[in-house]
Amino acid sequence: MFKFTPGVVFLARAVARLSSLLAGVFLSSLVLEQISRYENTISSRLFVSIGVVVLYFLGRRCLVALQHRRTRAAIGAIPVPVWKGKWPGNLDLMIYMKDQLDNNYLGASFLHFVDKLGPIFSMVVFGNAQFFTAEPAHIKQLLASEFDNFVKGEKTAEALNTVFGTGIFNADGNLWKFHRSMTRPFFTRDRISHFSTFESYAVEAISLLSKRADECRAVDVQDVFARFTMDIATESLFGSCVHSLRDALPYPCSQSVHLSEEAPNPSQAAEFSRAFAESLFIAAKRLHMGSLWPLFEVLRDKTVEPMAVCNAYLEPFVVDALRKKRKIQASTTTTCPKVDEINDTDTLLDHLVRVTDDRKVIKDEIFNIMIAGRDTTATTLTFAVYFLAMHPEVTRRLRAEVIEKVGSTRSPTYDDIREMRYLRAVINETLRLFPPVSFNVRTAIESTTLAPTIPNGCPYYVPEGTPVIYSVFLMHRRTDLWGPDALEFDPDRFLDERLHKYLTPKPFIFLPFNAGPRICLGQQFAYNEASFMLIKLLQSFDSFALDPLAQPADTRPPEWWKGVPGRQSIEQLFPKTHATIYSYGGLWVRMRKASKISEET
Ligand code: HEM
Repeated sequence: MFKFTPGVVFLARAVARLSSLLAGVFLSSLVLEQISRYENTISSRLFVSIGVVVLYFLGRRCLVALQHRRTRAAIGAIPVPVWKGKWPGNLDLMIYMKDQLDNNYLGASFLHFVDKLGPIFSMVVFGNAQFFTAEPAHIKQLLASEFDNFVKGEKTAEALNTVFGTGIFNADGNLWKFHRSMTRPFFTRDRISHFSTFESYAVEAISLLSKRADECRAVDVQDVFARFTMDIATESLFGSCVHSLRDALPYPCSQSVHLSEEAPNPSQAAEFSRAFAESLFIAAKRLHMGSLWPLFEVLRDKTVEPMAVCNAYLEPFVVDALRKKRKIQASTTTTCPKVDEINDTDTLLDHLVRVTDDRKVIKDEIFNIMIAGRDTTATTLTFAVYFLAMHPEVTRRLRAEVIEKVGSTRSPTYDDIREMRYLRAVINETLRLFPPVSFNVRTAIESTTLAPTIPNGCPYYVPEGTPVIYSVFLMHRRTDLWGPDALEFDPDRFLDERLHKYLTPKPFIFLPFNAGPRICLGQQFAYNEASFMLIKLLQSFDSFALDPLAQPADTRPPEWWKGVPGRQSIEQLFPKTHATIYSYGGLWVRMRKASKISEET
């Protein structure tokens, strides 16, 4: 079906609004002319009409600003500090942000402005304001105490629509409540403790890693973990695994001979993974560009091609599930399960086809949960291994805990994982420094205020409709919240006196899974999945070394980062973000296999 591109729709709407105003003014001038019998030429009429329209827009903007100023003064609030650009409409800020996203350390530009303007500031591009905050009190308001007033919003929904569709991530209000209640039953303790699924894919992943270790070559663990979480997600969501772990792994870029010899044509699963990542990347870019994003997609909707690949992959699962449902309905001997009846063996897809026949709704929901479940946990595992490679002393201590509690071959149980305090601390510290969902956004339905950032200060005024971007990534790195060593990787901060000093009194300073009514549904599932994989990994390998030369040169951290203060100077990977954070160019690691005999004797 033919569809106009987002840019064409955006321009058409703007032209339609402008022309209807122009036409209105033009017609009024004609009427006036008739009444007053004063004759005008067409061009002077047009000139006057344009003038009136411009005055109308300026006047309306001034009136709205005046209204907000009055309300702000009446409630004793102050305006949010503005990050000013130099070009008309602050276009330079938009170009600067794009360049920063491509070339600088994640969040570096924001940190610069946090230093200058404080933990909340505003950026106005062509009259559209966006607020930015890394303040726990504000994030608490957005996610919990003022949940009903801060929604994802229409603008966000429009930007994400071609990727997230009508799924849980892109819904607000009653639609979101419907999605949440429909999905929640799949995250009960019994379901998330289905360790046999983790087991089979962990074994497959470890065998791939072992093979590469035997060859004494580096492996991209980011790729392996993305396959691991993808296989688990598809198994638990559709009951049918995509087996992405069965595709050949890429070799380091410096060994292109192996690439051409051994990597076969990408399978449909590999194509899906690529398209999946690309569509998320485009969706995230749209959000970063603010409301003018359609102007960058005038000639084509950039999500069409990758989403066609994703849809082609997912559709057969949905069609198949609907066919099975009809078969059951047609059968006279089988009783149809009720809509609200969920069996222990049901997949999410089984349940969804019972609720609706709408293929798009089902596909969107499945796709949303895949987005939720795949990259977030894969990223956590990737960055955990990065830190293990950077901190051999942490690897040794964690491995000792694994061997002591679980041994060198057995698979962990739910209770083992619950008792492994250092493992949980390593995962939490990874989630603190690299929270998978680093930046997020909420929009105020009604004008409100955000809490003062200094004692006895004034609250900040938030006009209705303003998107507020919040960053847990930057909040998790604030030295005033986490102590002077906030930028260091030190899992003990989740175990020693620092826990009681910083986190216990202010739990909102650590929000990798968000908080409030929209808190991550898969939190416990993710902890179980990541813990399981890390335990299996440490049973099999005892040392990890980064091999940045294995990845393309332009994906490595640039040399100039070394002179910059903060983590940027020591980082051995290039963190970037689409919907979730990732290591640009992968995370190439050489692993040493552990000797089992020595440990068991
Ligand atoms: C370390 C891994 C994970 C992290 C850090 C994480 C983080 C988050 C965050 C920050 C949100 C809120 C997004 C928003 O409101 O804009 C979220 C929502 C959600 N997550 Fe997770 N997540 C993880 C793993 C998972 C897994 C494995 C699943 C499922 C298999 C899952 C399912 C969901 C769902 C369904 C939501 C939507 C909740 C709603 O809107 O009501 N997550 N997650």
